[in-house]
Amino acid sequence: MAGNWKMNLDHQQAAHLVQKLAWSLQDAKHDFDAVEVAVLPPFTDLRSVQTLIDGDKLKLKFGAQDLSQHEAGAYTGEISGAMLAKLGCSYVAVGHSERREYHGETDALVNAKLVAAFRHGLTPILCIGEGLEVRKAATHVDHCTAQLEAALTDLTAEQVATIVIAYEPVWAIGTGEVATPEDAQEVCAAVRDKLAQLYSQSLADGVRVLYGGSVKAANVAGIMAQEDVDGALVGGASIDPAEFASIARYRDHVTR
Ligand SMILES: O=C[C@H](O)COP(=O)(O)O
Repeated sequence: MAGNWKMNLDHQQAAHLVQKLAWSLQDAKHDFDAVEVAVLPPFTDLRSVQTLIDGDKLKLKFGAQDLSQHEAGAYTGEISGAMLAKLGCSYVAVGHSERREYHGETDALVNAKLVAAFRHGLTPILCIGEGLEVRKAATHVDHCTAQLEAALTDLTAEQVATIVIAYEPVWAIGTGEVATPEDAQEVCAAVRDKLAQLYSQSLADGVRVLYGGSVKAANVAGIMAQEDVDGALVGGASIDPAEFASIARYRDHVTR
C-alpha cells in the first residue's frame, strides 16, 4: 500500500502524519511483511520522514514522487536518483498521470526516468492509465499495455522483475469516481499478460500490480479481492493517517 501525498504537507505536518500512521498500524499489530506500507512525501519532507522512520525504527518504507532522468549538473529544480538514494528512499513514482499531463512527460522520458531509478537502486512505481476519452472509446487496455511496453524499453528482465506497476485510470483520480473492481482487474490482468508475453509467466506472476484512483477504506477490500490487484496507490486518502492505516488493514474489512 503506497500513499502518494502529492503536493501536500510541510515537513512538520509530514512528521506528524508518519507518527500517527505508525502508531495506528502498531496498535493494530500490523504485519508489515504481509502488507508493506510506503509513503511518498514531497521532496522537501523526505529528510524529516527519513529521520523519524530511521530514528524510531519504524517499519514504514518511503520514497519520492518523481526523479530527474539526469545524473547531476546544471538542471535547475531537478532532483536526482543519487540524492533520493542518499536520503534512504526505497521507492520512486515514475510517470504519474499528473506528471504526464502537467509536465509533458512522454513515454520516452518515463523510460529514461526508470533507467535513472535503477542506476541508484530505487524501486520504481511505474504509473500507467487512460483518460476519459480513451475509456469511452473502449481502447483503454491497448492504451495501457502500450504505455507499459514503451516505458520498459531496453530494461533488463532482472530490472522489470522488481518494478511496481500502478494502474491509475485518470478519470478516477481525485474525482471520487472509483473504477469498479472489475475495471481494475481487467487492466491489471492485461498488464500481467503483457509482462508474460514480453518476459516470462514467472516474472509476470511476481510483479506487484497496484490500482490507484479514489481508493478509500470503504472500497479497498473489493478492489483487493481481485486476482491481479496486489495493492493500491492512494492519493487523497493517504494524507489522513487513520484512513490510510485502515486501507492498509484492508484484510480486517468484511466485504471480501
Ligand atoms: O497517486 C495516486 C493517485 O493519483 C490516486 O489519487 P486519489 O486517491 O486522490 O484519487
